[in-house]
Amino acid sequence: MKLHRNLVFAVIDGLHLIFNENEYADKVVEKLLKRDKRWGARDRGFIAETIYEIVRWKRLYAEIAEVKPPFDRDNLWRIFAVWAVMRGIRLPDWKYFEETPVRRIKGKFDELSKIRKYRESIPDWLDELGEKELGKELWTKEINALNQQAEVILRANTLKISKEKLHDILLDSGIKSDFIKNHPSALKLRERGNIFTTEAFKNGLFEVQDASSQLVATFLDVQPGMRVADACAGAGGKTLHLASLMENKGQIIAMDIYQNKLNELKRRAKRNGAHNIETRLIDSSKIIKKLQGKMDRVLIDAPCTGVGVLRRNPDAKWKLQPEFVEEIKKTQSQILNDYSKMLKPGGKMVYATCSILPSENQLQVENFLKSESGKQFKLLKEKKILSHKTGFDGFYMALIEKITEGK
Ligand SMILES: C[S@@+](CC[C@H](N)C(=O)[O-])C[C@H]1O[C@@H](n2cnc3c(N)ncnc32)[C@H](O)[C@@H]1O
Repeated sequence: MKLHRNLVFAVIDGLHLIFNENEYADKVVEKLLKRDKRWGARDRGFIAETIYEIVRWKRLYAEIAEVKPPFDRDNLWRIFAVWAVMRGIRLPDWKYFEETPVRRIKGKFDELSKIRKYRESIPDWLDELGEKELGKELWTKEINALNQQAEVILRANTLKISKEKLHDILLDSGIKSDFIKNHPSALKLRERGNIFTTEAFKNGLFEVQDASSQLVATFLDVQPGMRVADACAGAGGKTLHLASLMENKGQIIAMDIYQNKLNELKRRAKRNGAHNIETRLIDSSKIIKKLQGKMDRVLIDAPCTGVGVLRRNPDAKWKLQPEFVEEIKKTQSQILNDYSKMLKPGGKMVYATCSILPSENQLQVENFLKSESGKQFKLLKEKKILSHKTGFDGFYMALIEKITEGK
């Protein structure tokens, strides 16, 4: 691979914004890709993938490069040089790469690879937390899997098309994909690419959604005609899936505490041809109270640490803080307590997270069931998805039923 100066400059600028200015990697990449209209798909791919890779391996590379944050531009170039050497790329004779100690870099990599927190490039506290919660063996395997680049998975929007037909339409545009066993609407792309510019996407024939995430709406066991609350709907990844499973019949109330996310949800619903969704901003406890005892199904796709989705969101390793973990657990427990009240007797809810930490998952459900409000509920089944076992995102989901009085 030959390095192009203007692309590498874009990468260095991006790393500065992410590492030193605390900006989000996805937003930075989105902005950078608009910098030069002449860049083609390969150039854009280089910028995006190199930035994500260096973000993922920040701790390991910084340690090898012997630099500490905040990283000045010389330090960022040294980190970049480590990335290039580890990828076997020949360094051009630019001034930034003068005196790059190629052999020392390789030697340090071998030495640091013996220690998990360096090898897997994670902060001490997160490494300790992962081991405490999952045990040494599972955590070692799981964090390794969470450091792999995620594949691109689509969910065929069955309101408009079958996955078989979508597969053929994509193939006509040169995009090859495969079905995934036990994931009825999923297609896995054989190669990464910008699928958002395809006509198929613009016409709402699919959404990008990881295979594990696609199991959540199915787990809720919805039927056409039901009244369903999606209580933490965000921009609606799972709301749209619910609408497909309900064949556009019945009612979905999609809620969140952020209006901008619900606005995005409305745009996506329009593109998807999903007509049974209404949005409600949770700006006071009254919004939930009004729906008390009224819903057949409730989805709680709870806010969480996102430790299960580090593959697609590697900068969360650096942005997450121990205090946030404690805060979010309190929010999860409050949400379970309050939002479960929307269910009718006999109704069912799913509590789900994209975390693999038991304290956000099964322990939250156990505590809820033991609480005063939880007494009216019983756990029907749960699924714990670890990335190293499935090759998809780490997820948790529990199906809980509100007991009918007298039973
Ligand atoms: C895991 S994300 C949801 C993802 C979304 N369901 C999807 O499939 O695309 C969790 C969502 O919960 C929202 N949230 C945070 N605190 C909340 C609260 N107290 N009540 C309702 N939603 C909340 C966040 O804004 C975020 O959109």
